Amino acid sequence: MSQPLEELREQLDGINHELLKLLNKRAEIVRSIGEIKDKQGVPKFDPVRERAMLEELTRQNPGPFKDAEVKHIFKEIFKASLNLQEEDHKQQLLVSRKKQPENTVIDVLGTPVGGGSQVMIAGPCSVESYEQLRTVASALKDAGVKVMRGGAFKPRTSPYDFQGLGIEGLKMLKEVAAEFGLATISEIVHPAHIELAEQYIDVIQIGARNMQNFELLKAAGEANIPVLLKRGIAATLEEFVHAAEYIAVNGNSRVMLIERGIRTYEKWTRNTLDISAVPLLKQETHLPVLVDVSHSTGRKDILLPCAKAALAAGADGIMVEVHPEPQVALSDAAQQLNIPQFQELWEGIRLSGLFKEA
Ligand SMILES: C=C(O[C@@H]1C=C(C(=O)O)C=C[C@H]1O)C(=O)O
Repeated sequence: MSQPLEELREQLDGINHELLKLLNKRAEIVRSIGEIKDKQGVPKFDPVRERAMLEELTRQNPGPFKDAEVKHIFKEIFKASLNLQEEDHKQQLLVSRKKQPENTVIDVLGTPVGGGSQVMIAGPCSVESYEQLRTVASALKDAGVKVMRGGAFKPRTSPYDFQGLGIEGLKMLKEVAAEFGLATISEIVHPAHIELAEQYIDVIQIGARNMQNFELLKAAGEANIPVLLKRGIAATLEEFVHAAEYIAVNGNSRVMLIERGIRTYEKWTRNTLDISAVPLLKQETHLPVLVDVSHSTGRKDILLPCAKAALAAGADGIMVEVHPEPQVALSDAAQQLNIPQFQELWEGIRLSGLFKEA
């Protein structure tokens, strides 16, 4: 006579508890293996190992589960194991929100970035002359903007394009910024210039094309000033976060992330502004997250809705390119705003109610 239903279910409950204990015991071993892999710097996923286990399990499978069902069940266990290893890995990242739940707030010459207020960073794509820089700095000062960007070292697609004024450009930034009481951000492209840069600017920018220039990232980690790290033109967010980790793990925790658009098939914009990057980076890291509406769009006519979208998505700041005469700019002429256009954009942003000034 078959056992009563309740008795059979009691047996299942017992087996469920045994399985639960074994699965969690297995999970602890998986975590230990994950730690070993982290130390060895090897990938978590090991398809060879997984395939070998599945072959062994189906060889040993007495049924009644079919081999396909056994494989499906264990593939789910392997997937859960990998997730556990990845979560543990994220927990280890210095930039991870799991490691540090509270926001990192970075002081940029008295302007807090990442602390709940937003920052506007504006300025020319390239520093071209004292006059050009002073004209922009004066307009930014009058507009209440506190942080000015200006490129001195310009990574350009073509070697025949304007490469920037180099150290001279940094000197101009320092002098004009002091004159107008602005903080400055400029891109540094070589590790050897990091220490030098600290004499002239307040924030080192690492450009999109250098997001995985690991020697530059390591050097920026040794800098004593904040770093603004641009997302690579085709970088995944995981790569972006790990690039920031390079800077943090080398000693510099003052890292700001900036979404500047990613390369897609879209032709109506220079890049595609990945708005989803803002909430994801805010969720996964404790770092300030800004959005560069100029480089992401490569246009002038859609900056206000893009800036609003970025702020609504949680961005800690906006970056915009501004030039006295964009039509004769030595770089990025198509996307730079002239001063009246910037003033109009800035007014629109402030009127949106989405921008909380420090
Ligand atoms: C545990 C490991 O890491 C991963 C998880 C596995 C598992 O759950 O058994 C197997 C291989 C890897 O994809 C391992 O490499 O052994």
